[in-house]
Order: sequence, then structure tokens, then C-alpha cells
Amino acid sequence: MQNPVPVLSMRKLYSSASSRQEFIAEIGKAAREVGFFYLEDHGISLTEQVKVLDIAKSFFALSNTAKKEIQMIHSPHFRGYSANYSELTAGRRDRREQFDIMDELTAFSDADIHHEWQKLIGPNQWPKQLPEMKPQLLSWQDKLTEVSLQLLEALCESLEQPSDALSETVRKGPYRHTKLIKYPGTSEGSEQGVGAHKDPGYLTLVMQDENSGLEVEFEQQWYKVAPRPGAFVVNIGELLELASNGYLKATNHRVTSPKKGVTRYSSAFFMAAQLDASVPVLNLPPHLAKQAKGPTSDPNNPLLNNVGENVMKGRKRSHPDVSMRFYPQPLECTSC
Ligand SMILES: O=C(O)CCC(=O)C(=O)O
Ligand SMILES: [Fe+2]
Repeated sequence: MQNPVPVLSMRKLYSSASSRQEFIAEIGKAAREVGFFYLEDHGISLTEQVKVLDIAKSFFALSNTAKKEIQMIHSPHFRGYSANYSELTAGRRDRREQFDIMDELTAFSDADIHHEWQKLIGPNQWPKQLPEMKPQLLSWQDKLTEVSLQLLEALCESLEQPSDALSETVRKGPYRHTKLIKYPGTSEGSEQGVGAHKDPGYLTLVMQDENSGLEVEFEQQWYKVAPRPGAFVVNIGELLELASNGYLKATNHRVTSPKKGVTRYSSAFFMAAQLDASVPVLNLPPHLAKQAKGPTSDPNNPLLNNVGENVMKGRKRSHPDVSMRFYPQPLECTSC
């Protein structure tokens, strides 16, 4: 079977009332059946996208010394550069270099910290060699937030809820996380660029360059999500699966390394509820509720009520070196 990921045009959301309803039906179907879709006509130009991929290329081309100056190991807030094989997914090392940012904020003073997850909040680390990177990526992050918030509203409508059914959970500002990623080629056949996983938040928007590598699991098979110029690849995260009691689907995906001589660049934007939010399980109408089989992830998943604690748990698991340096007690004890 060919690529099961459908293509949606966001323009429909702002055209006639009937196009809007069409979009809502399409996004609902895609989010339920595949958990992935391509998004076109989202208002972010190809030029802006290329600029972000270009700054990613410039960043990863900096010397190792320059990149190490802003390595994540210097940041208790899990921001900055990660070298190949330093991140773990499903317990295995990912062969990818990354640069992570989140909201640019001032860290809490120790006296104001009541929950460990508050330490996620703080400033980003930026390379002094590329002063344009900070304004460019922060503005990119804002634009992708706008798109994601509109998609979240459309998804609420597709569940026959008011469009603002989840707005309270992002009112103070959703939790946002942007990554620039470089996947180096390999002669080893298929290496783990990033291992199979579901994203934890509400929604993820991925921008790929012209090289494929992203794969999605659909009906127990892996499919390549080929790049589509100008389109974002959007996927549903576990928080939306839980909020819809499993009606919407958070889908496993992974990236396999490109072959020798090819380098793949991408950027992923993750949006979750604000860190102190309690996310409601939506009260679906009976005809949808009877198709909601409960989430495939752990039904006792504390994600719904402890967004911040869960983000922290995920960051520690992915970056054990940062965790060891700043949060030396064992993982199991994070909430004791
Ligand atoms: O690089 C990509 O295409 C996707 C990356 C991804 O799934 C992730 O970082 O969660
Ligand atoms: Fe992902």
C-alpha cells in the first residue's frame, strides 16, 4: 500500500462555511485513522521554511568547540546542543545531532520552586557565532504555535466539542519545544536516527528537507512519509489521545538514517498543554464515545493531570547525562 498519510489544505478552514466543515471532517478522520497528516496552505511560506533549514545547516556546520559551548549538559532546562548518540529513545541511542529550544524565560529562583518541573522553565542557550538565530527561531516558534492552536480548535470541533474545549489548558501559554535536527548518513544499512516513539504532547509539526527518513506505523507496517515541499507533517500526541479517551490516535513513528553521503535536516515543533494544566477527558457524544476504545498508552497515565511532571520525566529519560548532572536522584523518585 502507498503512503497512508492524507494531505489537508488549511485554506479550507478560512473559506466558506462548507469548506470549513470539510476541513474539520478531514482533520478528524486523519487524526483518528492515521494520527498523521500533511498540512498545506498553512500561511508559512516556503522561503521562511528554507531559512530555518539554512540556519540549521549553519548551526550544525559550526566547530565542535562552538557547539559544545552550548551543549545541553550546561542547561538544567534541557536546552541547547546534543551530539550524535547522546539522546536515547526507547533505551537506544539516536544517531542525530540536535539543537533544542523552548520558551525564552527567566528561571525561577530556588525559593520560588515548589515543583521540580518548574526547573524546565528558563532561558535557551544560543550560539554567539549566529546572532540571527535567536530572533529567527523564536519567531518561527510563535508562528507554529498559532497554526497548532488553530488545529487544536479544529480537532475539538471534529470531536463535536466547542472549539475552545481545551483552550483553558493552553490559556497561559502552551508548553512549546522546537528542535533543529541533523541526521548524518550511514553505510550501516538502517541505523536508528530516532527510535520508534509517540510524541507526548497535543500536536507536533515537522518540517523535512528533501530527504526522506521519517516513517509512520500504520496497520502494523512501516510507511515512509515522503517529503512534500512546503507542507508540514502533523501528528497527534499522547495528550490528545488521552483527552479524547483514545478516539484520536497517537501513532508510532521513527526516523531511519539516510544512506552514506546524504544528510537529512528537519525541524520538529511540539506543543503540549501548559505545564501546570489539568487536561480534561472530553465528554464525547455517544456515537463517537462508542468508538473511543480508551487510549493505547497506559490508562493510568498521569499525563492528564501532571503535564509538567511528565514533560520532566520524558526529558530526563531522553537526556540521562543532563538528568544526572542536575537531577541526581533516581528517576522513580522524581515525585517523592
Ligand atoms: O525528524 C523527523 O522527521 C521527526 C522527528 C521526531 O519524530 C521527533 O523528534 O519526535
Ligand atoms: Fe516524534
